[in-house]
Amino acid sequence: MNISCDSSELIHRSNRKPIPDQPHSSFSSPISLRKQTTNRIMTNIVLYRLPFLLIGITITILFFYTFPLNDLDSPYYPDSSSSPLSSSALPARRVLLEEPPMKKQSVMTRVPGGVRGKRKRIVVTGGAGFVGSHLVDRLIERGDSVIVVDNMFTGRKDNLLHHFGNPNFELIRHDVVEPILLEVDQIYHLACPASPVHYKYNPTNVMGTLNMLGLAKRVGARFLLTSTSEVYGDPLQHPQAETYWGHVNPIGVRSCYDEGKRTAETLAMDYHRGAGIEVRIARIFNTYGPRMCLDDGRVVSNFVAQALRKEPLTVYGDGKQTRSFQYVSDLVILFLD
Ligand SMILES: O=c1ccn([C@@H]2O[C@H](COP(=O)(O)OP(=O)(O)O[C@H]3OC[C@@H](O)[C@H](O)[C@H]3O)[C@@H](O)[C@H]2O)c(=O)[nH]1
Repeated sequence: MNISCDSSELIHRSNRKPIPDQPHSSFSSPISLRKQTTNRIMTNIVLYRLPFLLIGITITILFFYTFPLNDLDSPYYPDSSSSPLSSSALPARRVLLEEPPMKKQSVMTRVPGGVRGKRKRIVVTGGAGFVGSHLVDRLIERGDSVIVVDNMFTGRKDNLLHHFGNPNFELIRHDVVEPILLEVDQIYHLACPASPVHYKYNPTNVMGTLNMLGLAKRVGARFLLTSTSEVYGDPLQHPQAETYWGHVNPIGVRSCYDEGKRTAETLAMDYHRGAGIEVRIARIFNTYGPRMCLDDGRVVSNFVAQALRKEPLTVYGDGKQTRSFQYVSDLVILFLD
């Protein structure tokens, strides 16, 4: 056997001819060796590795489906303003992944105000005050995003405590006599002490209104000015129609307030006519209700406080003066659309 095998090997080498593959031969050429190795690897992959590979791919897909990299609900992006994603990229991703409706809704609420459909970004100056805080309640209830700007002269944090922690609410301590820049859709300008005992110490009407009108012009926001029945002064007409121009003493003790509000109305109308700002003016009469300061000085709070203390009620002057009174919730509802 050994001899015969050696001779065939000799023949092959001398003739330089390829010999056909012999299954039981102990000899293999380099090419067929490579083939065999490749075949063995392929067999291994198919038999053992491929299932593992497929399992790995499935796990990866499931992972990224459950925790998408650009998920805005992730704690890394607590606020849309800190998200590096453009808002236009969001709807496409959400639709592709076909997430449940609740998930889609939570993403929509985080899109910045200018892009959103109905949710408005609103600034309320004087929003920590008596009337302002009730207005803030209605706006938040309506689903708007509210920024309160207040210098806390007569406003109180207590009036807004129930909104702290709400992502749609923000409180900025700021005096509107200094300019402020905010990106908003609407401005409700209430910042001004309204009680005679307070406004003489802080006549902010003209400068505050001018600054907020400037902001309205810059960002194209709708503007509401809360004016007062005092623009009629000591009226010669009862009751006062909106067409009545008033009877005001320009140098009286109340003139910082009544003439200030008259100037504020003039400025608002000038910005409307000159800059095309959408303006609304509300001439507010004597308003009462919860959150009124006990030391407000107005007749209702004075009488209530005196009655609670079982003191006599103080009536100023001859007692023949007349006023129109309204409950605060009846007032703020008129400010809304
Ligand atoms: O203790 C009091 C307080 C007030 N009064 C009188 O009651 C009348 C109402 O006075 P208030 O102090 O309540 O305030 P006024 O109605 O003058 O203006 C108030 O309400 C209307 C808003 O537009 C004004 O911004 C706000 O100052 C006045 O004639 C006042 O002299 C009293 O007789 N006793």
